[in-house]
Amino acid sequence: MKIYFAGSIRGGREDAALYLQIIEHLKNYGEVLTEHVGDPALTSAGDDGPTDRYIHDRDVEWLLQSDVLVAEVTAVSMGVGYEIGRAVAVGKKVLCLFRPDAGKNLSAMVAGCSGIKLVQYTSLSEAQSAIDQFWEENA
Ligand SMILES: O=c1[nH]c(=O)n([C@H]2C[C@H](O)[C@@H](COP(=O)(O)O)O2)cc1CO
Repeated sequence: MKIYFAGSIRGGREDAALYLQIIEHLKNYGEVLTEHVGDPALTSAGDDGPTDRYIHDRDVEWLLQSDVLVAEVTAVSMGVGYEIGRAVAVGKKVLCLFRPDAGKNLSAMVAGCSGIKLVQYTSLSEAQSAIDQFWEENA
């Protein structure tokens, strides 16, 4: 099982520690191709590759290889939205996790998409349970 985890980089790294914890949980289910998204050393300068073209092409290749995309969508990120759209377009299973108490508005383009399983949560344990349930439903 290959998993693509999407989380904000240039959109802001305020949730980076949470991404790392979600990635650790996802590893119970398979190989997370995008572990770097949880790297605390990765800043919003987004220096995760020599060029933007390299980052884009590498990530799209990983996305197309993956069986499922899990995105933490609380921090607003253009890249995460783009990845979700590409995953939905090719029929991947998509789980989006959103914290309504963080004071952010979730786009209707994610909240209103029938191809996305959206779960609102408030704690890490709730996010972990949502992941467990998603895998149970999609096993
Ligand atoms: O350096 C990077 N490395 C990388 O893998 N990405 C991908 C993975 C993330 O899920 C997503 C983050 O997009 P953004 O940087 O627009 O917040 O894009 C994005 C960047 C920088 O845009």
